[in-house]
Amino acid sequence: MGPQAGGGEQVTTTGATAESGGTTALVKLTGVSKYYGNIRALQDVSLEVSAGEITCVLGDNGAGKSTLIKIIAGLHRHDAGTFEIEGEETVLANPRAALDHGIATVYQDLAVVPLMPVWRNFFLGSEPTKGRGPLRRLDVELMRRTTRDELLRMGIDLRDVDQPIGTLSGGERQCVAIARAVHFGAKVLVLDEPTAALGVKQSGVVLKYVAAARDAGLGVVLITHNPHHAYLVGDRFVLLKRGTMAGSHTRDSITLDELTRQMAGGSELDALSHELERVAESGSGVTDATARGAGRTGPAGPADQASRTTAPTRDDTTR
Ligand SMILES: Nc1ncnc2c1ncn2[C@@H]1O[C@H](COP(=O)(O)OP(=O)(O)OP(=O)(O)O)[C@@H](O)[C@H]1O
Repeated sequence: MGPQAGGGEQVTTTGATAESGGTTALVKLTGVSKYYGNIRALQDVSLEVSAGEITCVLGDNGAGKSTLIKIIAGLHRHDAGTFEIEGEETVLANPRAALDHGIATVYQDLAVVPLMPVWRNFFLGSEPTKGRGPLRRLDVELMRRTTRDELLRMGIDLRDVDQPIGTLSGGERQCVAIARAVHFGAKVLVLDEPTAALGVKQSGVVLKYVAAARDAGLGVVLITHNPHHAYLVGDRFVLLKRGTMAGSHTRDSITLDELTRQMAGGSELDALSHELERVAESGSGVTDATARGAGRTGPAGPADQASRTTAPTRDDTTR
């Protein structure tokens, strides 16, 4: 069910077609749809990300965020619409093809080997060697040194790159994954809810490195359900709802309050709130306290979760 069909919700697009300094987008999706059998996971979704920019994709559960990531990462093919990489229409055959185009995806579970040292995980699958023939062996010193240097370059000062990566905090592991993608030459970094499992402080740290990747010239696609986190670092915002686009905005065309409101369901939430107030007034089965509580804050959902997150303002942690 599209936004129009779903209770009169309007798709809002503000400033979203603005050219980013006249440069070609690194990744551009136009009118992309994806079906799983007869389940429509995405319909007519468009977004772009350019070098030195963060495009945030916001959506509640089932909105289609993972499906969108899988298309950009080469795991799934889109059924309709176009996918351009640096202006060339492309169909990615597999995740390797995405990597070859400079698209690196950091998934929530990170796919690390917990008992291996940080440096070993940093180079997993791309280990440098030294020596020839029977004397060929892993260049451990180079890996240790490079890992330490690359992390420092991103401003990450780990006590010891020899410690098992499983002993790092969730936030530190995300930071290592971001630094790794930057080191291996990613042009586009796709981050799958990097702050979802983190507390306020660690989320701030991770967002700082997301901004560092943007400042290093990468195009970043940040998937999140938290508008506060998105607004701290985002340049563009694409809102997904049940597989369709509920909004597309540039940073200068939307406030945090409006983004939060749209993410929470906007007019749907207002309508529900009024309905609950009416039920409370007529005293039919809902206690006054319940109705007043629901009327005040709306049902538990992303806005509710977000309102409990008091992240610092963008100016505090980034740029
Ligand atoms: N492999 C699949 N087969 C069938 N339906 C699927 C498949 N993957 C996703 N879907 C459906 O497609 C829709 C979008 O799912 P998707 O996982 O992309 O959403 P999401 O925004 O990532 O949600 P969440 O935040 O809960 O992970 C949902 O209705 C989901 O049930």
